Amino acid sequence: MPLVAGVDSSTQSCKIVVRDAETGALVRQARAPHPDGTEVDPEAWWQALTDAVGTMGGLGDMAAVSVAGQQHGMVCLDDAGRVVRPALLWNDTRSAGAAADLVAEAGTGEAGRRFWADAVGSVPVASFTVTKLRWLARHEPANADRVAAVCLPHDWLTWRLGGGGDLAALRTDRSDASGTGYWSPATGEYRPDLLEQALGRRPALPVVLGPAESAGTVGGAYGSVLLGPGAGDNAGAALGVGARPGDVVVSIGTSGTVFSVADTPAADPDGAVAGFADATGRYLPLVCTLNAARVLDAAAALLRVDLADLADLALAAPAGADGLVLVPYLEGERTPNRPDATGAVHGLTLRTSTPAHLARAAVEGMLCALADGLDALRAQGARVDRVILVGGGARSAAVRRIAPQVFGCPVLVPPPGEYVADGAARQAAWLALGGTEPPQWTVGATEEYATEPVPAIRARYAEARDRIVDRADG
Ligand SMILES: Nc1ncnc2c1ncn2[C@@H]1O[C@H](COP(=O)(O)OP(=O)(O)O)[C@@H](O)[C@H]1O
Ligand SMILES: O=C(CO)[C@@H](O)[C@H](O)COP(=O)(O)O
Repeated sequence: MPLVAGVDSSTQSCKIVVRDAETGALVRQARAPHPDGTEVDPEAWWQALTDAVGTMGGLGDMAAVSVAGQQHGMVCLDDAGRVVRPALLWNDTRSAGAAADLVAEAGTGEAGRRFWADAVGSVPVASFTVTKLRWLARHEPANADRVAAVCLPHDWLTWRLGGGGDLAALRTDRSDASGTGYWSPATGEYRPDLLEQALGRRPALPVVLGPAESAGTVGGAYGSVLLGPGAGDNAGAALGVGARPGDVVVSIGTSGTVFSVADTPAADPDGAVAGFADATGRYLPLVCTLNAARVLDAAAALLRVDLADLADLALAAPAGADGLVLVPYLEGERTPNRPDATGAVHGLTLRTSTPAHLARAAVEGMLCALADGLDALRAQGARVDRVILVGGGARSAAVRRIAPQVFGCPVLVPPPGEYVADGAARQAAWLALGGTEPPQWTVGATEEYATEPVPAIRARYAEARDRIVDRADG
């Protein structure tokens, strides 16, 4: 039985799973934490990956390993392959002004947004790599001058696993390339002109691999282990849950994402839907919010309870929390594009001033933002046959039970698991076994949550959503 490993280098931690390539059976797994913050030295990801690999006994018996990771992060390398400055992550909003400038340079209003949606499938906001490069050029010109190559977190980890060194060995895949803002999912080509527009130069970029192409082999002692192309974490999750056209996946991790597998590329000039590629040769239209599981973490901290108690509290309050609404923009927001926004609580009365009401409002507010994403996806023509809920936040009983009330449809919850790492492992198995499709693995017993929809929750949220103030230091 050949074994394969899949890695999820996500915002908060590095997770690794080892599975039987043929059956998908889980053999072992490990994780290691990442540092906090929206600016991180990539060396910390490498340390976490090597710690997790060490915990699970090394890579020596693997046929292949593939790395999925948080999307968009800007990793700049100098001509000796050294990191130029700490990576700016997908949730770092300092490049919001650069994003607005890049869009405006392409045309006024709708014309600028349309240009980008047509060129690269997405209208850039602060999350996209291209905007971070513009920020670098404007704010740290000396660093910008040293940039010989730009890559993404999963590209860099794959390259390091392969031994690093030569910048020409950098590899990425379609799904992660599609989050840069200078690669087009529709044409499958880089847009070096847009890269140059942002940075003022054209540094080297990773070669974009197809779904089951190899990025080489692991360096050093593990020289016979094949390296998979890797993926952006959302494309990894789609592969991990086995999403097919008509499935919408809602992932509640550090980010909240709503995405589906599609046969044609998306190009939404409103900018709500990012027109990404997936990890199988298809497309992955996706809506992303900056505020998801950490809204629950923050509510639990405010109420001085743990996450299980937060869920109990939320389920003890009535649906709609008697009109208490929490607008969850604690980190600013990406969809809608409000990088300087703050969160807000509306509808406080003596009756709603209870821990249970606040807990309920936190869960509902976070889910309402994702429901808006579901609407945006539908507006782009996405088929919604099934909604599949994954990510750390799906471990909350309150999230699972309240989601159908807010989304207006039943929700399927696969067993708790690391679906991004599983997707990467499935990609590694595809590489190791060959074939035109990834191997068929089963996900395990999925639970269906089908509570009656409560439209009043979203109606009340819609009243509150725009009544917020920006950051005092924004
Ligand atoms: N039982 C739970 N209830 C609510 N949130 C949870 C629960 N278990 C984990 N989480 C949250 O999930 C988040 C991590 O999810 P994960 O999908 O691993 O994120 P990421 O991939 O962004 O690192 C954390 O913010 C954590 O608090
Ligand atoms: O920016 C996006 C998607 O466009 C995020 O989904 C990141 O890819 C981070 O993912 P998590 O660490 O929250 O899983």
